[in-house]
Amino acid sequence: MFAKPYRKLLFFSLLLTGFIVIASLAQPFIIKVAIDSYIKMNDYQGMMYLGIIYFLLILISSICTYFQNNTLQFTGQYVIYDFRQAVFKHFSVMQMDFFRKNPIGRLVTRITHDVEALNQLYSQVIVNLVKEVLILIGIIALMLYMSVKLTLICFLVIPIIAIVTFYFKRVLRDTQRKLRSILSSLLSYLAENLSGMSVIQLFARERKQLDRFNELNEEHYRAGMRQTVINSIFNPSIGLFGNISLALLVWYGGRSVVDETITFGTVYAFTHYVRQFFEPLRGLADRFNQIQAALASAERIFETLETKPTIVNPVQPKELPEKVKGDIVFNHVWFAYKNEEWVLKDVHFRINQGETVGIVGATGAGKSSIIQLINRFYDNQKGIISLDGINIKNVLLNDLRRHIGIIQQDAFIFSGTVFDNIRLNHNAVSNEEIIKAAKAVNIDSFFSMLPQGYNTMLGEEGTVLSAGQKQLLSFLRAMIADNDVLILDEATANIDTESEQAVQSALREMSKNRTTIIIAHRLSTIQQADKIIVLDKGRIVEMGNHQQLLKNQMVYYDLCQNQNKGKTLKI
Ligand SMILES: Nc1ncnc2c1ncn2[C@@H]1O[C@H](COP(=O)(O)OP(=O)(O)OP(=O)(O)O)[C@@H](O)[C@H]1O
Repeated sequence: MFAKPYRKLLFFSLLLTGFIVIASLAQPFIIKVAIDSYIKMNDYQGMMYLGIIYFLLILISSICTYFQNNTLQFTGQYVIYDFRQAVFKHFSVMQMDFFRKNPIGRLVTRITHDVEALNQLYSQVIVNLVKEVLILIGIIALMLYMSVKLTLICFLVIPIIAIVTFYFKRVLRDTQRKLRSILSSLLSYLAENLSGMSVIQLFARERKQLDRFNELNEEHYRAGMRQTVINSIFNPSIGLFGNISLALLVWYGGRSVVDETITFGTVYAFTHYVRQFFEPLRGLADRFNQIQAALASAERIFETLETKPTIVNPVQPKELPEKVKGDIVFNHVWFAYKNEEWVLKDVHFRINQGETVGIVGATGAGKSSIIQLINRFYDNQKGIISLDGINIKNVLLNDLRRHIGIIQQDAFIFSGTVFDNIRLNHNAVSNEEIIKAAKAVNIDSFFSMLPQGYNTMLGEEGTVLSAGQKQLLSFLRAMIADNDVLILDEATANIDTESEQAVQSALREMSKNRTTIIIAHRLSTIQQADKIIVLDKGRIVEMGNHQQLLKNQMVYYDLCQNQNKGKTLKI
């Protein structure tokens, strides 16, 4: 499917290749004719015509080469652009599970290295391959036409070259394969270590990590050196055989000229063709590796593109209204990330329009998994989840997600200003509206005190926000998006009391008349909630408001007691 748009360009390049090959093959032959037919006869006019033909050939060949180079470069750029676009677009519709299974380093390699290798295939390998084969065939045909004997003499060394080439290239191929595999490990290791650098430093593992890196780096170095050494032996040996061939030619050809069995022009043309012959031969041996590498990359890219997303839009989607009420029902939902290792077991609850619901439970109980399901980051295996009475699997993903706002524990910050980060893709929202929203929930001061206020650059090279500031920013994102359902994944990290209070009051403000789900780590956050769902090992073990649950003196009561050690619980 991808080759189609490039077919015309490729065909044009091949056409030009034909002209270039003919021109380069014809040049020595024209000189031969000049020597044998015109110089000998002192035919000035004939020589002039030949000179003009020679000049035109060089001119046409140069023009063709110019257009061919450009066409190939364009093709290459199209290939890179299209494939990068396609791969990135594909990544953006993949489910979260895909990113968990594929290390980031590997995915980055797809978009960079593999796409580059494909570019090589289209912009270099195919055309050069055709060119080299045509030149070889052309040379052999011309040589045979001029003198069969001389051709056979020149080609005495060909079988040896074939064996040497075959042997070297096999060794080289193995080395290159090893080199690629080490490079891939090196990249994955690098990506993992760079993102986990804080943990490495915290646990003083720098030495250990460095040792492993050195090991991989050294392996890569050794494989790279091996490749260089092999190449440095291979290339001169082919050159050597080329020269042997030339020596044979001078010896036998010279004698034949003296004997007048072969013309001087023929020997002259042969010396050119022999030299010309070994160039494409060397190139051809490389093509094999390039094709292999490109095919391996193409295979990886297509494999990636063919990996179908598992979370997909329904064939006949139902439309959610512009504004949903926010009734959420989990109807006997079972969910496992893997096989039948159930993380949620027969979870059954209803959240009514405008309610604030807290979800609590020990770590690993399945709280976050519930959120992943509401958003359809994952699909449940059994049971039905519905929003306003519509099964969420029957709704377009975008339609569903635009109604649900999530305030995450650790909001992801993109490179850009505070304004950009709050606005995200709601381009119609003005700066003034953002400031107004921040003022409405009393968190404006947190942003206006940054070095350039809301215009402060964040991200890789910008200011780093604190955990509290990030959460407040996440709040504003949700406010601007104005989703009908709000989910708060409460921060486990301790944010300072001032930010905490700001978060709490902002939350109270935002949850008014809006279905709100809070994953609570600090139980104090949800004391006022209409309903609290208590999860234990994936099952709902209790449900009710704070007072009712305390009275039950069961799991929730224990959780509260654990969190309030030393304090007396008010029932
Ligand atoms: N992406 C995932 N792939 C496989 N298993 C996962 C994944 N995410 C979570 N789990 C597993 O699912 C179970 C529930 O995890 P979940 O994150 O829902 O718990 P939680 O109650 O939110 O925990 P915490 O309070 O620590 O955030 C855990 O046993 C966890 O190991």
